[in-house]
Amino acid sequence: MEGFKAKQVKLTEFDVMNTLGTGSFGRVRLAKQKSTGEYVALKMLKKAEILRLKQVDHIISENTILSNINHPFLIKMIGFTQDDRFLYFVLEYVAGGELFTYLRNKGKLDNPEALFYAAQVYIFV
Ligand SMILES: Nc1ncnc2c1ncn2[C@@H]1O[C@H](COP(=O)(O)OP(=O)(O)OP(=O)(O)O)[C@@H](O)[C@H]1O
Repeated sequence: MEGFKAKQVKLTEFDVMNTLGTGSFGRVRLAKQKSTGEYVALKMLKKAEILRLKQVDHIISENTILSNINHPFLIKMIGFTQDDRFLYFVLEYVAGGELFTYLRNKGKLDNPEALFYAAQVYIFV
């Protein structure tokens, strides 16, 4: 878990592509790091919306925790930046979509699968 820290990046380091999903404060776009060709998820958080929903402390915590953590079960934050309107979190790109969507399509998980996902949550409680 040690030895990793997200760093400040520039948006010009990335080619920003299609939208992967939307959250409470804005959208998450697929992006490609120009220097490495690596795909990342660029989470764009609208500053005005963070203020309106009084979520400043929570967003600071999300940034602090994600940028200091390095664990295979948690999305790694590679970098962050901001401009006048948005905060940007550059995150490890995790393909496959949301567990909720998977569960809705599948109907129910079998026991080994349920154990696998529950264990990932339980480890951090
Ligand atoms: N690292 C990622 N890799 C791939 N897709 C992602 C990634 N992060 C987010 N997404 C997609 O973007 C959607 C929105 O993510 P986001 O983190 O903004 O919202 P949330 O966590 O669902 O809700 P909230 O905004 O309330 O925190 C997710 O539901 C997912 O589909």
